[in-house]
Amino acid sequence: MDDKTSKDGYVIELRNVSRQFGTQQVLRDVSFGVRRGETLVVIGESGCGKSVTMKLIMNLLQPTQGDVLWNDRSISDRSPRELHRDRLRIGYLFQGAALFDSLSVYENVAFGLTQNTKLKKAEIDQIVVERLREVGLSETISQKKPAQLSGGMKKRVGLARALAMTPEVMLYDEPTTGLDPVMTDVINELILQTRASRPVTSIVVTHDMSTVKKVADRIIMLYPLARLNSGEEQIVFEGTADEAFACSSPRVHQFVYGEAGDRIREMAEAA
Ligand SMILES: Nc1ncnc2c1ncn2[C@@H]1O[C@H](COP(=O)(O)OP(=O)(O)OP(=O)(O)O)[C@@H](O)[C@H]1O
Repeated sequence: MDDKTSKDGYVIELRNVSRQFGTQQVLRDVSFGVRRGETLVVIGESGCGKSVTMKLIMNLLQPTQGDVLWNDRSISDRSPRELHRDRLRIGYLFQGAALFDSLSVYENVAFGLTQNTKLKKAEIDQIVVERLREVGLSETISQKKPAQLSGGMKKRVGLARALAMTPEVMLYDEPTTGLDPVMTDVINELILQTRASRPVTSIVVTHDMSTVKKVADRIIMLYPLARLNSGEEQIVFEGTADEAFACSSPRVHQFVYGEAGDRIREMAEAA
């Protein structure tokens, strides 16, 4: 991304963003910013628009209204060349790790470097080994294919691949889904370690309260539009993890403590 930091210090910002798919509105007038070096965690129940938010930030989707800004400049103001260049500074780790199945671990981690840089093979080799080591993997797995790896290993290879590109921003979309509690904590630790070892700005989408407690500097909670009244803000909470757990709002309390509340009755009425 360009070097300019927003006057607000936001590396990533959504300004009055709405997104609709056909007649279904998923996001309505959502605004938030993430400061340099901060880890923002986005929580909220299934279907509230967390992944759509991540895709908007990555420019995989565009807002129906409003603006997504990288370093204080709207994505929509960038030329295709600038978009490509700046997009490479955003690393991501998505739910299924999204590795290329036909490529080896080495080729997966090296992919961004071989496609987008003029680095020599020896330099790429060194980066791949270092990044694998950073996520606790030995180079002995570098010739394996993703199908030969456990879920936790795949996620770590996905993280090594993102880190190989020296990202300015890291996006994690449900990074611990499907992992056992120990591997969940390994990923949580790696998110912390990634931030501690480089000046990275992070956004983490999760349902996992252990991740929230461990990595969040700040939390926002999105609420499904279908369950909100017309004038209500879609971001129903913003604050720290401690504040989320102490929050008296039933919507926030119910989510962070994993309580069904009236949900079963409501689902029965909707059916
Ligand atoms: N490309 C698309 N086309 C049409 N509808 C979409 C598209 N992407 C997302 N949606 C809809 O937007 C809504 C929000 O989806 P999203 O994946 O952002 O939810 P989420 O909060 O990430 O949920 P989960 O926690 O279950 O992953 C859903 O109703 C989904 O069906």
